[in-house]
Amino acid sequence: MLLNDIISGKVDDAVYIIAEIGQNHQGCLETAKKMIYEAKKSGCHCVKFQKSNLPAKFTQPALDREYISDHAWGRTYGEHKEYLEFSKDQYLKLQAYSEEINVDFTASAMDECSLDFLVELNVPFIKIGSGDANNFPLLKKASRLDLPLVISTGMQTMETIERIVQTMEDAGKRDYALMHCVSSYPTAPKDSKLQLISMLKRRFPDVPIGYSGHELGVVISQAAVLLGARIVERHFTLDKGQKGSDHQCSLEPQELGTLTRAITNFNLSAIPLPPKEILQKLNGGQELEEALQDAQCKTILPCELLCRNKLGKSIVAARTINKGHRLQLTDIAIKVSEPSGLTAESYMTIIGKEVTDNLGEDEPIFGSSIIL
Ligand SMILES: CC(=O)N[C@H](C=O)[C@@H](O)[C@H](O)[C@H](O)COP(=O)(O)O
Ligand SMILES: C=C(OP(=O)(O)O)C(=O)O
Repeated sequence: MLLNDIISGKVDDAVYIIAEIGQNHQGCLETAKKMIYEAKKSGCHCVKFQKSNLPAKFTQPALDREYISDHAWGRTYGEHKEYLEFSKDQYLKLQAYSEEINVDFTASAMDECSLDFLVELNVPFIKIGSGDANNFPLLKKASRLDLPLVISTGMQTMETIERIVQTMEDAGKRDYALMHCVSSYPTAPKDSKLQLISMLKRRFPDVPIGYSGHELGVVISQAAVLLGARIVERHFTLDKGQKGSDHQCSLEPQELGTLTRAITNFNLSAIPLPPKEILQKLNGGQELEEALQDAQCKTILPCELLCRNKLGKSIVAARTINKGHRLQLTDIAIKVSEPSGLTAESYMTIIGKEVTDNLGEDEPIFGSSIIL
């Protein structure tokens, strides 16, 4: 698989291109198959889905909340997500079809149950999406697998990225890549912060850096490759006008084809190029200039707060916990919670702390729930 060769350093003049089908299949197997076919025809190497085990990813109140949106497929967020989730049997069918037409098939593991599911499915690599980049129990579990990992970094700080790398190093994990990502749909050019690709390459010279983009069009993703991104992931759709949160920032088959051809035609042995040369090569323009503005500091951007508030993970009680109990690892879970609790990355700092009140299963843990 090309991804293995890129991650191991065997190949340094190719880019691995992932079509993120995600939930743009509208919950329909036949549409998903058609998308796999079109993605392959457009020249990408991999089709990717999103796998969630709903009670493992979300607390019950988060599943029960009303989802009022033009993009909702159900009355509650849980019903909406259920509608978009494929069964094991459907996954097996999509995997078999991908194999038949010779395109890699995988999904992001959005909780630990889904990680087990994908391992059992024998996917060639696991994607950890931005929503789980601070979910260290999941990352630790994934780091022990004999499978490459592709880890996105949207909605995260540099400190969290340092900890991801440390977690991989602690496990002796070498076959993984980090993706620069901004979790806003669509991402404005000025928020794309493409130069963070160069910063990540300098900071982690042994880790392949990729780009998972949510901007409109293809030119910013081309620039990401010219800065040295070795994996590119873009959402894919058959029609951007459809109902669903991700269609607008997705590429239709023709655009994905344009992107894959442009990447294939780059002289990849001559990259990275400096921003000035990239501007020249891609015929400049305000969007590209904004995307290539100097950026050194990886922070959570204001444009990412909407997504972080909706899909960021919190620390919650994994079971009923009595007041006065000192928290153990098995007492807590990392889930999307309604309301949000302490953010997932702080989970190690609360182990051993005393709980100030009784907590029910799935209740978020706040700063005020523990004696610090
Ligand atoms: C952070 C993250 O997981 N982002 C994913 C990948 O980019 C998205 O595809 C979300 O699943 C999608 O935007 C959610 O939309 P809704 O809330 O309408 O199901
Ligand atoms: C959320 C995901 O990806 P990203 O953070 O790269 O957009 C995903 O792959 O499910």
